[in-house]
Amino acid sequence: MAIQHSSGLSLIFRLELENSNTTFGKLASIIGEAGGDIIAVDVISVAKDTVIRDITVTVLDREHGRNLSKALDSTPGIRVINVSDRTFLMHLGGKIEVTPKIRIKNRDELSRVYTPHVARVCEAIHEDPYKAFKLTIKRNTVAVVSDGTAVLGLGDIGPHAAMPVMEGKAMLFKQFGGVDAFPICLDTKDPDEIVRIVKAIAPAFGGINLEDISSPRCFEIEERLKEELDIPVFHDDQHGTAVVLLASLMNAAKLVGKRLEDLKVVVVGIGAAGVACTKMIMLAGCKNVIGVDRDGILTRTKTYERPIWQWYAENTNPENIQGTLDDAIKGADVFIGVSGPGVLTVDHLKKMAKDPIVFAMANPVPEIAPEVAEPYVRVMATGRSDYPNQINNVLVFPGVFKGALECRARTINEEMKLAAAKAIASVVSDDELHESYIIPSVFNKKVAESVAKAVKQAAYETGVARRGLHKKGDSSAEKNNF
Ligand SMILES: NC(=O)c1ccc[n+]([C@@H]2O[C@H](COP(=O)([O-])OP(=O)(O)OC[C@H]3O[C@@H](n4cnc5c(N)ncnc54)[C@H](O)[C@@H]3O)[C@@H](O)[C@H]2O)c1
Ligand SMILES: O=C(O)C[C@H](O)C(=O)O
Ligand SMILES: [Mg+2]
Repeated sequence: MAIQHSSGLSLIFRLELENSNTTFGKLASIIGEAGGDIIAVDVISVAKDTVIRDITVTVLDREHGRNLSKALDSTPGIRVINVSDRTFLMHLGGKIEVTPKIRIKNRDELSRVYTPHVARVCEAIHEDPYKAFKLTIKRNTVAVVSDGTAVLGLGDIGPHAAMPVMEGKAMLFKQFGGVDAFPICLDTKDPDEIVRIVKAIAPAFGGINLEDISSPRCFEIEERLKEELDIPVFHDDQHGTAVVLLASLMNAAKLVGKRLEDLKVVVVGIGAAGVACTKMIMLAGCKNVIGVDRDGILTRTKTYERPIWQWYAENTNPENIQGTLDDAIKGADVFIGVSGPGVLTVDHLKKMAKDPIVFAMANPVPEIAPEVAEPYVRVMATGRSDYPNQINNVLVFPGVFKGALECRARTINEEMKLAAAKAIASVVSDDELHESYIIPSVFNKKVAESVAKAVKQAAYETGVARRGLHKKGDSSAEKNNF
């Protein structure tokens, strides 16, 4: 399996070049000698003696970029005007905006979308709150709610710093699921306050996607909101991750010819994602799952303060193995990492069973670099967009919410999640299944569509869908628009 890494740090150097002193060849060789890779060249302006060019260069990291900038600036005939990071440029001013669906052209239209006629629509919803699903953005809008306490694997970086991820999630909801999503980052870590705020904003939304809220608070917050709200509440890091992980495991196990029931699976990082992934793969048939966190293997010979770890210890690790990852990994068929960078070493890989499956899903830096793991594993996957086999919840949340909103589901239950996992797995046909293709790309249009369809069907089958179920004479009948 050859692992291709598709992107490094991409910098744009705006340079003033003296015509008499600097040829493009000279410039290219300075950049090449410094280890940079030119990927684009633009002319910005031309004067009598100078030309201003933007040179886009891939570098290894920021330090490498700084050194290259120094090398260019110290060359006679070249002046570095500025250096920008393409990723930062894509974030200037934020990544999303609100766009009205109708352009108001005259006073008559103004009086309909706004006062006075809007009042009739308000009254209709007041009479029958279910009409909010038809006459407001509630129909197709999700709140992406975070408190910034477990942002990717960066930890508690706070609500302002969480915004770029939440804006990114909103973009993905729209592009892949056609769902409008709005980022809401809360300046509180208090579960009671988070529950109260989310309940208070819920009238505007058809669903709540909780994101990057650290464990164990995330479990209580989600449970309470699910109980108290009649719209789907879905903690993405738990359930989105668990669904895509199960889809990947089903396909990887098929590829290596092993059954889920027979796998020895080691999960590292027993937080939001680790707990949910464990529950999901056990629901699908896995029997031998061992959890490892910072203090080692979770075992039923110990007692834990966190109720979820106590549950975990009592329901996993059937052979009651003790110790650290070094002990757990012996003979394991599968490693699932949802912890942090550098947790897994080549020594660990060498102790695994034949045809090891390694899912190093910590973001942005996985538990082991695919390039390092490659010679020792049969199937390798990460959560990142720039390696093959991206196991990331982006394959799940757009389609799951699309399906749930389309049928106005009250909740997202286990059956809907299982259906979503099977739908994702089935996008990869038996002929296509390969070490570098166990999971489809998010750009594969079939993904969100198949997930939405499967989720909708499961919602109707389990009685949680509301759309189209209203009886004759019911004031909230679907056909009434007023
Ligand atoms: N690929 C995906 O789709 C995806 C989805 C969700 C989370 N993640 C990644 O998984 C990681 C965890 O996310 P979460 O939301 O579950 O966070 P979390 O804070 O709820 O849980 C993280 C857990 O990992 C443990 N941990 C951290 N470093 C460890 C180490 N070196 N050894 C053992 N345990 C360690 C922590 O103690 C904690 O229990 C993050 O890196 C996140 O980016 C990836
Ligand atoms: O945001 C991602 O890329 C996946 C996941 O939600 C994470 O927290 O890492
Ligand atoms: Mg997340």
